[in-house]
Amino acid sequence: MPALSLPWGAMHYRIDGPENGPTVIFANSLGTDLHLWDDIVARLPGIRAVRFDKRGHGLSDLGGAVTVEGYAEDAAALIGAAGGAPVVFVGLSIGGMIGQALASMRPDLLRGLVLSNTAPKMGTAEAWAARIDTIRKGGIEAIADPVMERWFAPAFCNGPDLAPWRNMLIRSPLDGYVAACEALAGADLTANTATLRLPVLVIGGEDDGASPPDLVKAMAALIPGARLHILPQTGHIPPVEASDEMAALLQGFIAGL
Ligand SMILES: O=C(O)CCC(=O)CC(=O)O
Repeated sequence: MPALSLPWGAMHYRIDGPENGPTVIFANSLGTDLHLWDDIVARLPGIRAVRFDKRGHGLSDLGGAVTVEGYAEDAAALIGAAGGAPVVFVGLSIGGMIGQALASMRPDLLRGLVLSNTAPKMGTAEAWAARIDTIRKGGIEAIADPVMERWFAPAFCNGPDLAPWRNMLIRSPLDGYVAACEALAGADLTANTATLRLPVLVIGGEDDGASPPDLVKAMAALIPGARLHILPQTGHIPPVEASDEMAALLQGFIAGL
């Protein structure tokens, strides 16, 4: 369990796959840790997969307040430490916002970008403040059921495989979750994302209640040449719910770079 020592504390990461494979960095969504990508990494044995727990999530320290750009600086430091630049960056939701910020701040580090179930701006400051208020009073459990309905299409949400992911959410460190909500409330990457000029694959989910298809399509339209794929009967978290389909999309994108 390696950790990168950064000014705010320790950032947990792991590397899987062959040393000579293409380096692919994976960035998680809100309230998840690097196990989000287990089924994807298992399906792509040829890549060198670098995963990390962003500040305040999983086994990483929090440190204090953070912005999406701050998370992106952490990802840049990890790319420096892990080597392999320029890398392919795959980010889901807030992880995709980290990817958008990183691609505009440090285009030299990336050769391809996958933006999954994300947008340049997600939610409103008022909605994030209300969510923070709810969980400060009742814990993350208080929001878990509606979050699951945004994360997963009905068949998965009502099935036997939901429990581990619900547990991952409700066991997230509360202060880390709140810090990420505050980062989301303050982030609008629209102008930066419109300047991106690299190969981009955009993935959405037909049943995504957190970043609905129209939001994802609008982001794709900002980026010249971006490829767009909306997965049917899939919610906000395709690496869990549609891992075969998402792995195939990633495989094709990486092979074409
Ligand atoms: O998943 C994210 O990173 C942020 C978007 C969101 O609000 C997801 C959720 O429904 O909790």
